[in-house]
Amino acid sequence: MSEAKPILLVVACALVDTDRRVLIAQRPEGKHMAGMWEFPGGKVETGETPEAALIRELREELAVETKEACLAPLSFASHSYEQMHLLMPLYVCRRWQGTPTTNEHKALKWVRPQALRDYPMPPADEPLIAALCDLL
Ligand SMILES: Nc1nc2c([nH]c(=O)n2[C@H]2C[C@H](O)[C@@H](COP(=O)(O)OP(=O)(O)OP(=O)(O)O)O2)c(=O)[nH]1
Repeated sequence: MSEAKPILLVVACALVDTDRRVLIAQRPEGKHMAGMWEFPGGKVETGETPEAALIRELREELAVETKEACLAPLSFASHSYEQMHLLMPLYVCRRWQGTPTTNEHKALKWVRPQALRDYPMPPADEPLIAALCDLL
């Protein structure tokens, strides 16, 4: 039996605009998987609900404000990386305030769901693309 890995709970969000495009964000240099395109989000802190964590992360990373009623669960990723097992619920958000800015990422891009495969994304994210293509 392989050694148990810690489970890391990360929440992520597909912001969807009125043209049904999804916002992806490029991970900065110096981080694990630098240069890859991800859904905005981050780790759920102790005592936080996933929704509160996501609202906080969207504010910190993108300077975007949203609320719990605007977050719809879509799917989740469950993927083993070398150091940990990632469990990552993906929410869809169509209503927010503010224009996304690159507070923590290298770049941001609005992409049609079918075009997400043209961008290198973390391996955990691959199954989530199909869910977005089905939805949008
Ligand atoms: N936000 C986000 N994280 C993802 C995605 N796919 C994926 O494998 N991850 C991984 C990368 C990280 O290991 C973890 C997210 O943690 P994080 O964003 O809070 O942390 P980080 O690695 O950027 O670095 P740090 O904050 O610990 O310095 O989840 C995704 O689509 N969005």
